[in-house]
Amino acid sequence: MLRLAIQKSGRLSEDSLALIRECGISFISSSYKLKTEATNFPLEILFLRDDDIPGYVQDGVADLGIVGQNVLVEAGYPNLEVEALGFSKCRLSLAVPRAASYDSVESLQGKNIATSYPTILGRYLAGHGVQANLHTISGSVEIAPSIGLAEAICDIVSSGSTLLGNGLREVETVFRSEAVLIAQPNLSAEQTELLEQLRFRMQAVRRAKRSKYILLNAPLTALEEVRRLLPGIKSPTVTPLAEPGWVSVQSVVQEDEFWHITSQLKAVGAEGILVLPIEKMIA
Ligand SMILES: Nc1ncnc2c1ncn2[C@@H]1O[C@H](COP(=O)(O)OP(=O)(O)OP(=O)(O)O)[C@@H](O)[C@H]1O
Ligand SMILES: O=P(O)(O)OC[C@H]1O[C@H](OP(=O)(O)OP(=O)(O)O)[C@H](O)[C@@H]1O
Ligand SMILES: [Mg+2]
Repeated sequence: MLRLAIQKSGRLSEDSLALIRECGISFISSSYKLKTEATNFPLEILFLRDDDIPGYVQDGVADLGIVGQNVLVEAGYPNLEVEALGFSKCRLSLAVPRAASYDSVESLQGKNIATSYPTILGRYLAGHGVQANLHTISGSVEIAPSIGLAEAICDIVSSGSTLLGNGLREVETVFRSEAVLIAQPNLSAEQTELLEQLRFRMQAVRRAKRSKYILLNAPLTALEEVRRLLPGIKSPTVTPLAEPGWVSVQSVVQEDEFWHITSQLKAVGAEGILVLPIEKMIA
């Protein structure tokens, strides 16, 4: 049996639950139940505050956890990370009031900075030879300059709308973060085997999300060009169409290359291009 700790409610919760379900693991969850057991995989899920997850995993109270790298590194346990999960991407940034003058990190010398990440920020400032007074607060950090608590802040930024809404401008990126799977250092052989099964499933889900299934029709004369553009996993599937001189081609493309490749496919004569999502992808 493995015990997995995930965030009870917050930015990580929905994607963590969705990932577990996409791995084919079923369980019943309700907002007031803080522990549940999967019905088709030897997994127990604990619902916790995200700040507590690294410590629980380090101590072996939970075997696995899903948490942001920002929280993991701040807690001092970066070595627990086993797999980046690709969601909850954000950055930890320094910001100052929009009208404040700012040239470089050195501008923060001797200033008061409010943050929930004193360890990460302290290391960053020390690396730039800057000494500042860090005020650790646990939330609503962006309010600090407007109430006279600090001249700058360091907090999580994603879209930037919280900074904008509080009259602040981002001046430095201190740390980049995403959700990660973490594991306690002393798993038994059986638990390690279960972890590997889980990672295999998670990788299949992630790979599928990054890929699209593509079908198109092309004149036989363009087939070599189409094959070059759509190498697929091994090679594309090519079947003849009822219309002489035409083939149907099926392959897999990466989401981030998709638009670029599609325009080239059209240029060489491809028609009727269909793109479908892939649910799981096993290399
Ligand atoms: N705006 C955002 N966009 C993307 N990811 C974010 C954003 N804000 C936070 N995160 C990521 O999600 C994690 C959880 O954020 P959340 O705001 O839910 O934390 P919290 O308020 O400390 O939750 P808890 O109540 O569990 O302590 C953060 O540590 C960070 O990794
Ligand atoms: O750049 P943005 O897209 O605006 O996101 C950044 C905000 O998101 C997080 O807070 P959240 O909304 O999770 O609230 P919290 O303070 O309760 O954690 C973070 O602490 C920032 O305040
Ligand atoms: Mg928290």
